[in-house]
Amino acid sequence: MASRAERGRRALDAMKALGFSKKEVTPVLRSLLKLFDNSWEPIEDEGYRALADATLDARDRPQGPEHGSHRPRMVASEEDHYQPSASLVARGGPCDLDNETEAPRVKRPRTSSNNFSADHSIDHQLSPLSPLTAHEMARKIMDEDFQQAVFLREPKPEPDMDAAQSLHDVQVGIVSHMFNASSSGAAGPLALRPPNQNQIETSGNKGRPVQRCGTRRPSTSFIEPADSMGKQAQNPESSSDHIAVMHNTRTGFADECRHEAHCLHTEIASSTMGEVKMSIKCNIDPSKFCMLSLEAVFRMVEDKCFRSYESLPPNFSIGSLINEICECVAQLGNDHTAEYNIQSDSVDNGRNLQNEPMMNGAALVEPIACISRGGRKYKSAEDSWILETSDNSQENSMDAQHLALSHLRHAHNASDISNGEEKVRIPVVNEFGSEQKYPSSFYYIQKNLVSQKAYANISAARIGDEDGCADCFGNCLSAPIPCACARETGGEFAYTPDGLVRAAFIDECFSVNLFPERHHNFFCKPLERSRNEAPPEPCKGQLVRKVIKECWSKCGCNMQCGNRVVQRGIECNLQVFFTQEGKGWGLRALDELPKGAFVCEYVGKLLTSMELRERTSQKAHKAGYTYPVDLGAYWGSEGVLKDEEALFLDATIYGNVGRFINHRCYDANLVGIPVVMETPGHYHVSSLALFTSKKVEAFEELTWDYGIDFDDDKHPGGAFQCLCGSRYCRGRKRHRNRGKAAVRRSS
Ligand SMILES: C[S@@+](CC[C@H](N)C(=O)[O-])C[C@H]1O[C@@H](n2cnc3c(N)ncnc32)[C@H](O)[C@@H]1O
Repeated sequence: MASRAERGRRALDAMKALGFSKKEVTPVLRSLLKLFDNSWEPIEDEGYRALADATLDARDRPQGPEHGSHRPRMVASEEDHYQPSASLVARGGPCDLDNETEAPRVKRPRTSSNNFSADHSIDHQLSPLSPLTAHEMARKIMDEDFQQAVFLREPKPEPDMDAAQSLHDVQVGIVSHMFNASSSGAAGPLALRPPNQNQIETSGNKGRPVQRCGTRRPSTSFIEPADSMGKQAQNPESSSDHIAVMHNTRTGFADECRHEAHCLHTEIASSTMGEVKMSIKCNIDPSKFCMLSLEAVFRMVEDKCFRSYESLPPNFSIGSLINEICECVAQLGNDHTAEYNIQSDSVDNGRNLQNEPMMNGAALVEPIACISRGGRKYKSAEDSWILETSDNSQENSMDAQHLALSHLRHAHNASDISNGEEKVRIPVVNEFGSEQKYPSSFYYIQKNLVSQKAYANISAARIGDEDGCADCFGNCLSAPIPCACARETGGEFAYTPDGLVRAAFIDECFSVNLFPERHHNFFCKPLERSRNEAPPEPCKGQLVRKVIKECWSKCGCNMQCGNRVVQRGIECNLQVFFTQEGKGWGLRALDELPKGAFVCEYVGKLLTSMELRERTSQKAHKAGYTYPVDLGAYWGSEGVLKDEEALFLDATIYGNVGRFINHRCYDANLVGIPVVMETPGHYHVSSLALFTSKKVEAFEELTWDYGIDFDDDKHPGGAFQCLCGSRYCRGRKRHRNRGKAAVRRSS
């Protein structure tokens, strides 16, 4: 075990590599150690992420005179306009810096055909998101062999800049090679000034400041006509670069605000060589600016997003956002779907999307969900009403906004309710031709969304390095001695080599869920009492649940490892169907399933109990359902959660196919088991996975015991009227008991 001094030195070294000085890190490190009870792990986790974040936060805070002078500064000179990021230099990143002191040179885009091999296919370059953290993603972007991908352009004052002349433009660019050279050869060689002149030119702006004054403008989407590109082609300076400016958006403010770092200029350009370049330009005051690594910037933006937005998917990262942008560029560019641009604008302008044609080329059934951005009801072109939202709920209107915006991608598709989100198609059928043709609208998500408050609670619950198996290789299940990932399940993996949960494990989980009183409870730590508070209630105990821990990215094994079942997603053939018994829609498997087979996760939006209460009370007088699942204490941070912080999964608006599983008392054929696994974002949460508790016949309805309290008359939807049909139905028993009591009273 390294000494405290040694760990401190390592932390300072790591921060130094990110451009933080010892002076600014030391007090932050001390505070963190105090905060974490002198525990180093949370500080060292994820390459000292907490420390870097906290140091950045400390920088952001207003500083007293004694601190102000410590801010890292960069002295601007003619030759040395900014300080290169040490981490980029060290990694030999795409800045391609010759050495640390020399101003970075912009790497020239590859333009000669021998630099551009045919195997730079679109699949290779725009591969679907793999489960990487933002940092890994950033590194991946940098490391891809085909790119001068992320580069920092040396700024130069532009000729007619006046007062703003001393400000620096920092340009962060992304270059993707998107097409084979042959695919776009017709467009002609065009546009930007050769990069070795270290100056950016946008279409029609040669030699002029790229930053325009004026009011903020929403981005517009257009592709410049070929002749405007053609004119640039005649520019002798640009003829060798083969870059054509296609799209130039400005979201800048007036000159007076040029010193605001958020003055933006974004542009997109493509070359005949199949390279698309997007760049963001912001103006900064060089006297206060110190260049950080792009990774640090990504991290900060992600943290800001998590703090600012009401909810974000757990796998949200700037890296994945950039990848999404690349995918959209490729898709739009290849499909020539100009009408999409019109549609995008219609979203921007707040117009109702209902009459717009659908875009993605999939076989779509009529849209049944169209909601205005304000969350009000609209009728679709097909005259079907949509999802119920609460007008006065900010959260719901945000959900509704998402739903409206997601309409382009997520209109109901009867041949696949997941709209391609899952690996398998999940069709919808109604064999009874009854009132409902399709389930009511919701937003299909494959992984849980996390509300801001819930995020705060789960962010403390991370998988630690010690919970992985870095030395494993291939398939952990075939290792002679089970690795650390089996610790959670008593040293034996929960899964069999056939990918099923062991029968004994299933039986125990089933029993814990149904007969909690027969199983162990753990007791909370005594709560600290603040001066004016009433004494805390003694803990009544939390149920000790069985949990499966799957392997994760820090494990040496591969994705085919037998201890990665849930994270591979749905693999069995499922169907959403309309039930006969009046339960609405249900879920069934089209093939026979053995005991212990993974069916799906129950996916929804992760809320605290307080948030759920608010949501439920707003919905109480409306028809909307809520489908909350109590996740209990095992999901939360390692400490004890207060009641209002307990976590629930709500699949009312966001959900996956799990939201169609109906309840059955006692003899349900599914059991819910918490599975701890990594999510590609910054934190790790459990998921609630549903496995078969017995053999299930093809076309048999899949059911799950919700553990409903049938006597809860206070539930906003009223007491649950169970139609499960089980001979052990708790609802029927309750009716019988009530009936007997009534007879006794009357006699
Ligand atoms: C998770 S959803 C299941 C899907 C739902 N049937 C649908 O059409 O969307 C839960 C809701 O389904 C209905 N439901 C589920 N199981 C039921 C049962 N055993 N008896 C009656 N209604 C049931 C209730 O309305 C409940 O609020």
